[in-house]
Amino acid sequence: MIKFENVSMVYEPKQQNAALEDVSIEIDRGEFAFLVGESGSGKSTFLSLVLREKRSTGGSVYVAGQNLNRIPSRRVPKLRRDIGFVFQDFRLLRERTVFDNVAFAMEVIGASRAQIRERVPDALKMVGLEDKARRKPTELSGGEQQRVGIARAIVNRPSILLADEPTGNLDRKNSIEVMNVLNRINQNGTTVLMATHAHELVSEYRHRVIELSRGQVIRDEIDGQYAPMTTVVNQDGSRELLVGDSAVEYDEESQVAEEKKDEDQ
Ligand SMILES: Nc1ncnc2c1ncn2[C@@H]1O[C@H](COP(=O)(O)OP(=O)(O)OP(=O)(O)O)[C@@H](O)[C@H]1O
Repeated sequence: MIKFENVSMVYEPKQQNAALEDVSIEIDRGEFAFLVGESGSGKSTFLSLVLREKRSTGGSVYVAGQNLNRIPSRRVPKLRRDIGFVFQDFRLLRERTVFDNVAFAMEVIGASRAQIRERVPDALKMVGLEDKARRKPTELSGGEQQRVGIARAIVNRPSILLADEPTGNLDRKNSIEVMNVLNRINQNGTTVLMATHAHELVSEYRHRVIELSRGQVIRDEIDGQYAPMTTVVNQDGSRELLVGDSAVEYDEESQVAEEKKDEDQ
């Protein structure tokens, strides 16, 4: 469904480190995969290549069998109809009702009123908001707003759902509700790729875990427990890979040291 073949992405010609470097990975139809990695590791870049917001500077990106580096720009809107996208900050229209927010995604592709009347309630039901169709986003909790965002992303029945930090603005209870909705959508056959920093959700929901570090895939585990990793540069310049709790402890210690340095200045 999504295939990266030796994909590299360099935003600017003189950029020192590539945003993605020689990434080869395949995500099958119907899979649920988490995309994890520290800030700046390339997760958003990965998602933007799947959406063909940009063309990779090296290698090939295939989505639903199409080579995205080869398709002409006029075919991009059609490609994107098959991909739903969920944003961290929901991006709902505040003045419109829940129903109208979801309907909007159908209006922009020219769906008929009859289709809208049929499909929007189905999408709201899928996210458990059928009884809140007449509310405005401001009258909903953060988790409910995100579920509206998910309904909008799936109402055109895409085969792929991409989510960039969908729980990033939510507390634990709401995050779990959102995860349960994403799981349900996945169980109905939609391929889900979710970029996230939420280690605890990644560990709990036992899906495939693809980890990026400095633009490279450093881990790809099916049904994997998430164990954070970090690279330590020793005084003699040698590098050491720490995994799991020791990596977290190391990162916390460095964070405290950084904060102390800032305070001292
Ligand atoms: N439009 C851009 N122009 C230049 N460099 C960019 C651009 N977008 C991203 N980068 C660089 O590419 C690298 C990867 O960034 P990316 O946003 O993909 O990481 P990320 O893993 O999504 O980070 P985060 O978790 O903070 O969202 C970073 O070094 C970033 O500075």
